[in-house]
Amino acid sequence: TPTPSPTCSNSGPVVRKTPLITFLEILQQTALNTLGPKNFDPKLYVDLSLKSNLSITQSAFDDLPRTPNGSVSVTDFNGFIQSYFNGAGEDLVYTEPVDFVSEPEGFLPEVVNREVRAWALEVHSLWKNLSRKVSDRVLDRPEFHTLLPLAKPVMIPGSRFREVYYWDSYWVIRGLLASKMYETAKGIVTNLISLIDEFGHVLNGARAYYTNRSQPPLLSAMVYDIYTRTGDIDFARKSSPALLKEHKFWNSEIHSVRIHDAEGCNRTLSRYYAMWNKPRPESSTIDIETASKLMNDSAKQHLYRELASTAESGWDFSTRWMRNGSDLTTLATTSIIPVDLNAFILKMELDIAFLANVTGDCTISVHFQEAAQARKQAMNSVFWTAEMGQWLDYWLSNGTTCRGHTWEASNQNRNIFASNFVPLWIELFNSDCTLVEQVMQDLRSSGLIRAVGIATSLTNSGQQWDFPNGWAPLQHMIVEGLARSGSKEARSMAEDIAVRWIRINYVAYKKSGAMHEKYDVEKCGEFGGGGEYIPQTGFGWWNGVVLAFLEEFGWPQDLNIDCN
Ligand SMILES: OC[C@H]1O[C@H](O[C@H]2O[C@H](CO)[C@@H](O)[C@H](O)[C@H]2O)[C@H](O)[C@@H](O)[C@@H]1O
Repeated sequence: TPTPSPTCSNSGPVVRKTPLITFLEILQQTALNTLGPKNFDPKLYVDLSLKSNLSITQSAFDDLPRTPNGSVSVTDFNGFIQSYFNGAGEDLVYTEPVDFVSEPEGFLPEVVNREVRAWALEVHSLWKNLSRKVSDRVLDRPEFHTLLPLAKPVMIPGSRFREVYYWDSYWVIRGLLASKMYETAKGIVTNLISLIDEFGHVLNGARAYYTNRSQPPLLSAMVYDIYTRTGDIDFARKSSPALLKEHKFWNSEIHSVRIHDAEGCNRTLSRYYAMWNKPRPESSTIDIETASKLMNDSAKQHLYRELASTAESGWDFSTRWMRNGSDLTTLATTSIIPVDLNAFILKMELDIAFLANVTGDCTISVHFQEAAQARKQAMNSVFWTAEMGQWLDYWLSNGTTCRGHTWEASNQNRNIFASNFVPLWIELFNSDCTLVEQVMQDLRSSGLIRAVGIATSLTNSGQQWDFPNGWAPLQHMIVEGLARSGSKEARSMAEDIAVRWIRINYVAYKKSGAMHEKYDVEKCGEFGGGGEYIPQTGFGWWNGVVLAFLEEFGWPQDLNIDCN
């Protein structure tokens, strides 16, 4: 792995932290000291909402009896939580989606096997479990909550993820479209647009502690897919200003990086960069512990920005972002130009051009077609390596600023990650038969295709975005890219991966009664592990990807759904 310069991330914007978050982080630390690390989830404490004013709550907290070393008894602590807080998740209430019917007309017509069809209907019915609306209590007293008010119902991922998440929503929407729940899908987009209106970008998730960063930008893909399914031109027109604003955010000073390439041309690409240099509030105790190995405040601030920027990537955490794969303090995300982020922004540019065309705005359409061409060329010249048949992340290692790097082949990260194949998802790439042929061969020999799905990487680091975990979004983008390429061989490879993936989900569901957040791609029916929280169930994007795969490939009567 090349060594990046740590220089471009110490300075940079930091958003304001609310007094409620500051207090809840103190509560989180006290909870850890009082209750101990077993089964401790720091996020629980920043998701609590107040029963009365912060000042009253704070003074009751200050009045709790303390031992000489400052700790509070378990009984006093639990009593305080009960008296002064509503439970985490209580500020979102169950709501039946308006467009849910138990068997929608035209639902997965190609799924003919009775067992698989019955299960697909069960997965479809899980939308009812994950559907929530923000309680009126949040609208009345927003300052009592870290949950942000949203006008329309949301689909949550599930378990500890009690709020809506940005990139998860894309695959949730793909599932909702298969479930014919168009109103719910549009409502999710309306909510995300309201976040752009208020904060200038879609937040990582709809919580006050997520305002410092975004997540992989897929809003345009949501609008595009809903529009192509429904033909709702009014929806496309209303969404357009927000997409333009989001495009600016991802090309702003903090996110954009200029590279002088091998042909002597200047290329502009984007990176992840959180507006934060403190512990992530939802994982504050963990980040403080991680940073305790560092000696000075400046090094700690640098690490905190890297931790938050990695959360912005959606891949939190992975050796992909680390100089030393066994040491999280070596995270260097802001010094990396990621392949998948630029594929998403390229898609954003193509989607904006398409939508502007259908709504009759030719100037915008032409402008974004040109922007897409420029980004495609930049991706070819900075990321692509013909020798490996992959796009490789680029590490910024020269110079002391974030502007004006000169490209060097040795700065491409030659380690294998599923993200190296994400550009296949974009039509500008998957419509090129020769390219698809080459990438497909390399994917086959990459080591990523395992018994039951595509591994995230080849390194078993204990981080959740590494081997042997497989994640729904990565399976979906690669499979869909292959399937839509027009090559028969690529489609058959895509179908093979999708079938194995559906099986892993089915078998795990039958065994445990739940859909899981991540799976072990080595063992059919086993969920994944690693990372900073225990495995979660629910799970929004898994349900979405299963339904999207069944919609794309169907399931014939005589195809076995079990592992063997
Ligand atoms: O609390 C730790 C981190 O949790 C989230 O990340 C993980 O779950 C998300 C929801 O399913 C998913 O979008 C993300 O890719 C996962 O890594 C959260 O997004 C992080 O910001 C947070 O620090």
